Amino acid sequence: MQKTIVWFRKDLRLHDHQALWEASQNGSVIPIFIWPHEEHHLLSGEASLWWLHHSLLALQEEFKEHYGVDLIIRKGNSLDILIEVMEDTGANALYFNERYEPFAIKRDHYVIESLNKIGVDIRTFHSNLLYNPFTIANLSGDPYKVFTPFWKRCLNESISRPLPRPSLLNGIDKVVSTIEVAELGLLPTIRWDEKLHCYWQPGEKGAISVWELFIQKDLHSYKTGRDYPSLQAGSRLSPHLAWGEISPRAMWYSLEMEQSHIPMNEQIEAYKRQLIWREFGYYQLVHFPTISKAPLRPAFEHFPWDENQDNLLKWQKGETGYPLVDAGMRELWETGTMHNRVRMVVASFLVKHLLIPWTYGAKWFQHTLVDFDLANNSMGWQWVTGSGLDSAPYFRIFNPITQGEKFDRDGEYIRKWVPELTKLPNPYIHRPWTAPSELLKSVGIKLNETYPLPIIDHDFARKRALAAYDKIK
Ligand SMILES: Cc1cc2nc3c(=O)[nH]c(=O)nc-3n(C[C@H](O)[C@H](O)[C@H](O)COP(=O)(O)OP(=O)(O)OC[C@H]3O[C@@H](n4cnc5c(N)ncnc54)[C@H](O)[C@@H]3O)c2cc1C
Repeated sequence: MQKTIVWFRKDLRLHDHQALWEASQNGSVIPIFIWPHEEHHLLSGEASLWWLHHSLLALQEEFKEHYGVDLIIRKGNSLDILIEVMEDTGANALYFNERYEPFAIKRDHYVIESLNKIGVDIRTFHSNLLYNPFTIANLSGDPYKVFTPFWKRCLNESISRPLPRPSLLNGIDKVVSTIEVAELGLLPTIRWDEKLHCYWQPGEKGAISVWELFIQKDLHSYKTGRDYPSLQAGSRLSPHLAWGEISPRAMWYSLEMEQSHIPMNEQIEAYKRQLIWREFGYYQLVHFPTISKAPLRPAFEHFPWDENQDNLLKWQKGETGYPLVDAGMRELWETGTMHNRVRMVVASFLVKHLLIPWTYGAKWFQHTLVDFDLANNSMGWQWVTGSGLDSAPYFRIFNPITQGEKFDRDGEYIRKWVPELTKLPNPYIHRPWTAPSELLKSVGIKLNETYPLPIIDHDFARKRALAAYDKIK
């Protein structure tokens, strides 16, 4: 009988897990998660590792509850550990779902090559994406560089039905050496993370309940509401997707079910489009693997950046004097996430108002986001900067004041995250420095004491950014 090691990585779920499903049909299964020495400094920041810790505990529990099988946890070099577990258990097969980060692809090739040499049966699957990014190309056989044709092409590809959670899983009789999740050392040493429990429930159960609630409650107003940060109209599934606690194929399938009642529903179409943006992020990471490190438009290599550390710190702490930017940065620090529109505004502010390199912003997001994802984060930052393939033109500079006036008209989001401005009436909530001094006094605000003055003037910053761009055009 075949004994298969199923290697869990960024696919911490039991439903629609193709590697697990196939292994379960072929004999007994040895599920393992390895915290890999060769990559962990590259993988995630503290918030995302907090997520991983709890997600692993949840997956262990799921294995116990449904199958009475242990999820083996180990840390070290992936290949060495896989070989060790094979020797210990007599396993003769290895199944896993593909990852797409350049370092993971390289490592996986090495693992496959090495294990093939000793006769291990290896099978890999594309279970974390809707489409296999290696097989999608334009008519000339080249990778797509623009989103809309990519999206149209994707819609012509079929997506197979998601697989159920295996009803039965045969473990093995032998006890395999494992460690506690806590021994992986994923939690921060200074325990700032306790507050994250108020906002999130990592694990597959949490993912499924967020998804089901979203479909019942918010999907049908998604397009209308998604740009307004105080409405919380997004699904908030991104950290669950980042760790693979829910499969995009299962999500797509339930969207299709919803659409079978209401065809061409534009709210559902809008949500599908965002899932395809996620695919496009991975697609770019596969075909343009330098996206996480260097501008995809080479002209940006000569951009006159200003690496002002004081301004970087003020941006990180949410002390720029622009309420919408500060609200976003403080939401991020408190909750590990930030609304998508506000991500665009704060990123644009860093890169275009302050001229600080986008890689610094991407690094801060990597450190603080629970949904950090190398593909989406790199694409998001290059999009805002204008240095990506299909990105916002550089001359489109988000105005943090009018963005606030348009998308947080009543200042509800700002008041939630910048409490020192709570009593400031509209429209001054978006530009406190223009409020009459009597008014400021009456609501207890002393500019530059209780709330900062803008660290840079918007009109000046806009002109300076355009002049900098002119130099590389
Ligand atoms: C500068 C910048 C950095 C970003 N960094 C990340 C990141 O590290 N990880 C991450 O998952 N997303 C990132 N995004 C994309 C987006 O902001 C988040 O996916 C979204 O805010 C998550 O909220 P949600 O789950 O409620 O999304 P929904 O609106 O409910 O969308 C559903 C899903 O679609 C995907 N999605 C939505 N918008 C985008 C997008 N613009 N690009 C790619 N995929 C998208 C996500 O997986 C999301 O969970 C970034 C965007 C910007 C502008």
